[in-house]
Amino acid sequence: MSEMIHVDNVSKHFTLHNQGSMTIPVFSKINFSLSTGECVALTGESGSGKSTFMRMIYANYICNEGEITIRHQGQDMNIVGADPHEILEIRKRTLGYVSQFLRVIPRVGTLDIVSEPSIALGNSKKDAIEAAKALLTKLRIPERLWNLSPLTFSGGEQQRVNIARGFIAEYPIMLLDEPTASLDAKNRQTVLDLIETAKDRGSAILGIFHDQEARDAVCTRSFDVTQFQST
Ligand SMILES: Nc1ncnc2c1ncn2[C@@H]1O[C@H](COP(=O)(O)OP(=O)(O)OP(=O)(O)O)[C@@H](O)[C@H]1O
Repeated sequence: MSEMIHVDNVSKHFTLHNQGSMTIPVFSKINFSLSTGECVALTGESGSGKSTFMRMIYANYICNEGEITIRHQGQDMNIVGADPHEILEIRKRTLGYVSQFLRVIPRVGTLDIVSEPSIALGNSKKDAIEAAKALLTKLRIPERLWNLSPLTFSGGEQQRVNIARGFIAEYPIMLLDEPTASLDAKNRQTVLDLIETAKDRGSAILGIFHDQEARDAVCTRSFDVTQFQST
């Protein structure tokens, strides 16, 4: 196993500039490490900072202190303070993120949305579309929907499109925010199988799973963020 993410003494608070600069403390000096082939569940009660932690690793939120090192193309990169171009490159090749909600450009069809990360990696459009079709079939998205924008799809369909888009590029590191939240039993099992396959090929996975059974099925260990909560 080799280390893919190293979080070193990271602290985070939010400052609410439009509410008298009030400060909301979240973490103090959090330390964490994630290696290839692991699937780690972030745990802690609602509001303890699981999503915040994940967004800091994805560089959506800044850290107030500490370093987050990502293994990218054989090099250790500190994502805290990386320039936007480096962050985009890390996201393109190394760090996948499946959020709970689909955020897409209106009027772009589902096949194009799902195949886009694979094309960005340099695969041919034909191969990427074939891979997208295979994933959408596996995730039971009916073929009649493939050319439509997913914005009008049901919650569960949108989540599955998000998952297909997240898994197509076979990222070395994957961040999963409640990947099974609005799915029925069959689709939930399909997503768990995709996670198992990703683990087997050596992806390092960090997830938030409120679904305890899903967590027990795929996670190799848990990491409780409450232990680093600041007050
Ligand atoms: N953008 C933001 N601006 C201000 N405060 C925020 C922001 N995002 C999160 N917080 C605060 O940080 C704390 C942690 O929130 P976070 O969403 O990370 O928790 P969580 O453990 O993921 O919760 P849940 O399980 O309910 O999704 C909360 O007190 C929340 O209000």
